[in-house]
Amino acid sequence: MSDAQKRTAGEAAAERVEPGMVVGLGTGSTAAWFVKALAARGLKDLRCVPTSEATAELARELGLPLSTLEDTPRIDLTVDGADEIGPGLALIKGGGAALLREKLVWEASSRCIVIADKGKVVETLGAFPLPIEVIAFGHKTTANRIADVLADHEIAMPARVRTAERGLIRTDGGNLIYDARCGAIHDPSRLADDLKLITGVVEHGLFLDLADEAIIGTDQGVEVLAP
Ligand SMILES: O=C[C@H](O)[C@H](O)[C@H](O)COP(=O)(O)O
Repeated sequence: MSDAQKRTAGEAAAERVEPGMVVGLGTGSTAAWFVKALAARGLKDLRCVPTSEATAELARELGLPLSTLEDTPRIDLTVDGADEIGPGLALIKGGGAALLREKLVWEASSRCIVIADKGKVVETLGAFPLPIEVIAFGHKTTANRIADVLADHEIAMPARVRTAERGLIRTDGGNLIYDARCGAIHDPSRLADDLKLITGVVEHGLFLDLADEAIIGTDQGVEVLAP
């Protein structure tokens, strides 16, 4: 993990933004570099839709004009980080528990750019635990059903609820996160579909067919990847 590489990627993505755009602001340490670089450009007539309370707070501090998905349901460009970038720009996201709002904003966007340091690019998704957002009510029952789906995908380890020192982590939407240590996800599309069918699962961190481009920060500059 290289903060310099994250910064390089974030700054390069900020150059893709044009005055007057509606911009989706991602969440996490890489997206924060983008938000800072975007604010530094001082572009006119931007409207920015944040994907988390944390990003909203950062953007507000930096003086970026904020909007919501309700007020601006069509977004021109979203720039966001990822936990893993696999073949075809299939992604795992949600390490920062923002996957639900992120996916809503990504899906409302004409164009999505994922930004990351080089270490996030993988041959096969799944070394990073897959975050699954779950309604708190009856979450242990939901976890059993998640375990059944994972077993069907030859993933033996049940997902574990995410905790912090003060107890269970809550998302901005008040839900819980289960992390599935998949090891390797051989059929991301089927796993995505199967997880979505579970009552109690709100969303999962597989972002498939959503990224239009990846800007990868390296020590030498940026690499641009297409799906
Ligand atoms: O929920 C958080 C997001 O999906 C982040 O974009 C992702 O976890 C990557 O974060 P970072 O840039 O801090 O590695």
